[in-house]
Amino acid sequence: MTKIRIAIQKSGRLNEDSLQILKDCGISIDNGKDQLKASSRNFPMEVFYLRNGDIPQYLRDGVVDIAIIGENVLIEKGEDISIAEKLGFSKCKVSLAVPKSFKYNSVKDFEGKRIATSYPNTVINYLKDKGVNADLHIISGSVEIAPNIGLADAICDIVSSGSTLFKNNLKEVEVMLTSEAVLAVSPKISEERRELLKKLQFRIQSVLRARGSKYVLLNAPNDKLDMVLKLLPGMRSPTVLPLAEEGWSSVHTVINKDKFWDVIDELKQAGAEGILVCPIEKMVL
Ligand SMILES: Nc1ncnc2c1ncn2[C@@H]1O[C@H](COP(=O)(O)OP(=O)(O)OP(=O)(O)O)[C@@H](O)[C@H]1O
Ligand SMILES: O=P(O)(O)OC[C@H]1O[C@H](OP(=O)(O)OP(=O)(O)O)[C@H](O)[C@@H]1O
Ligand SMILES: [Mg+2]
Repeated sequence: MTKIRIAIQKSGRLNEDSLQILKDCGISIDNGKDQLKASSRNFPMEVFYLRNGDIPQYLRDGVVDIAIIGENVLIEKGEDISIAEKLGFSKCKVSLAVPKSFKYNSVKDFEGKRIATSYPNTVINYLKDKGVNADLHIISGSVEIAPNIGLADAICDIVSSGSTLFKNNLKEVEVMLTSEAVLAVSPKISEERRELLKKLQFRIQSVLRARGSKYVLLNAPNDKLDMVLKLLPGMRSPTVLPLAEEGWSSVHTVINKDKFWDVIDELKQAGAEGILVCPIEKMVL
């Protein structure tokens, strides 16, 4: 039987969320620690546990068909590799930062400066575009320490909360790109495996849709229903069912999880009671 071969990060920030999204897609993986390869019991899939930074090359060579990887790594090393889905986790930026004491005006200030980074292509392309020449020092980790030990004048690295920059007395001055985990596809994927990819994408899309939504149930007196319904957009339109108690209805709907807190007060004022908000496991349109 043909199986689709997926690469995920062996250990690190993407590992857990990558396994979780496969699990939420109903794909069980025998996940013995320290394994390099594992099979799924209920989906034609083989999982390869690899270093994030090595994955673009494996995709390019067709050793794996698809991968869950940071978009930033594809921009750095895999411009030729396509993205099938954005996955919504591991959101971060790749930014240029300088010591807090540096009086920064514009990107021209990087002219002739020493920049420490693990993302040389990203920096070179960004600066070339702006007509700036800098001197790159390529290091593979702990980049933020470089200015403090005299290795560089500036750095380019991943920024999320900004606390690593803060701890190292640095400030972010240019955001070069924003990134999240993505499902990337090998240019060498076969037609047969592309069919399996379509099945996986269908599942991923219903999982991601569900993650962004909540199922809301509430009770409202019938004379206030119009007001309550106006506040609630549904997938098609809200479901209204009569309660056993006369003059009352139960309203069911799906709502964007971020929008819920915006309308909760208005719902209560409009007469809604007994509001329940429930997670949704899968959402198929
Ligand atoms: N602080 C962060 N917040 C959010 N996402 C991040 C953060 N740091 C890294 N990421 C994302 O997670 C990915 C993996 O980061 P991680 O530090 O685990 O691996 P790595 O050391 O870059 O890679 P490798 O697996 O090759 O050792 C990054 O490429 C980026 O997309
Ligand atoms: O803005 P923040 O929230 O502080 O996150 C940014 C830091 O996170 C990443 O490092 P990580 O913790 O993955 O360590 P690593 O250098 O060992 O990969 C990245 O390389 C930054 O150093
Ligand atoms: Mg890291």
